[in-house]
Amino acid sequence: MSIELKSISKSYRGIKALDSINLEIKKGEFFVILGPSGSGKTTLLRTVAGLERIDSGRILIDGKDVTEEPPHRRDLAMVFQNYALYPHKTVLENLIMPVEGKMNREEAVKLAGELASNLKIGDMLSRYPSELSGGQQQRVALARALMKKPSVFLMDEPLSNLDAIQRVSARKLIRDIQRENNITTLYVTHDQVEAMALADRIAIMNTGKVIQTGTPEEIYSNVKDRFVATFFGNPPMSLIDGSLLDLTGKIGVRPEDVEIGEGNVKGRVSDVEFLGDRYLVYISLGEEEVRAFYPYRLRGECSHAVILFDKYL
Ligand SMILES: Nc1ncnc2c1ncn2[C@@H]1O[C@H](COP(=O)(O)OP(=O)(O)OP(=O)(O)O)[C@@H](O)[C@H]1O
Repeated sequence: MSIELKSISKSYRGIKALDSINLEIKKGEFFVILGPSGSGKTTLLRTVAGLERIDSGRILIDGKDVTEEPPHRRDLAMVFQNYALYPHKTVLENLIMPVEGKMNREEAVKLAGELASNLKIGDMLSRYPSELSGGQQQRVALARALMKKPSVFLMDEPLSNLDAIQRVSARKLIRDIQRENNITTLYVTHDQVEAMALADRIAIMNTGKVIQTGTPEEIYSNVKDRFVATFFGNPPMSLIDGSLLDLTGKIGVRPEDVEIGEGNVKGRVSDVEFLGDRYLVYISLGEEEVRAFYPYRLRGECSHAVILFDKYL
């Protein structure tokens, strides 16, 4: 199913949480809403779900105006940050509930077992939610949404309580099920790595507005403004005001665009972070700071680096 948001706005006590949002999500697309805390992502998702009324605008699902329809009349499955599991039901019962009456019990139990084992909660099927950690509960909530194979998935930070390794495997599971079943997905996160890994297209939000929309590659190679530059990419761009920026006419520089070596700009290494396969070097240029990748640890005697903005000068 496709989703169209036409000029939707919503305020809470005069504060605009959503400010004239226009988006078109195609059938089968994995669409990620990326933005910092408070930018309006959750509000946007809740309005699509029908949990929040909008002040103005229209919401169309598959061309049908659902603006006034209640949540249960929009064929959607939701996974939210606070995974509302039924406390008096076991994990297994929580998982099969959404498909009761739609699938026979034997089939449902089999599917629940498969999803649970994929999400490493296979040996917890007889436990109650209160006997699980936050991350385990989140995986139960995720498995429950995946059981339904709905036409539309709405997901709000569904991996926020998982550790780094679980996150990567859960990410793959979501993507695989979404692709296999061609499920239109609207996925909210503030994590750019997650956004880039999952998205067909991304909309970047700030203060209730969509700032830029595109594929991860399109946004990365052509950031629209300073906000996107400092928010997108891992690590994001360094902003340089003054002569260097004037010289290049660019919004900012990426760590991979900066070379440490012979050149005409003197900087001082102010900090170094180990990333595993390389180092991220922070270089002060007077008042300003840029970041660069470097294969070796810069030590005391190298604390003055000469940097070359290879792609810009
Ligand atoms: N029920 C509410 N009552 C009043 N203001 C609200 C309510 N819900 C959200 N807001 C405000 O609307 C704005 C957008 O909030 P929203 O939760 O959509 O942001 P978000 O991008 O999802 O943030 P986070 O990543 O922190 O969850 C914020 O300024 C928030 O304070």
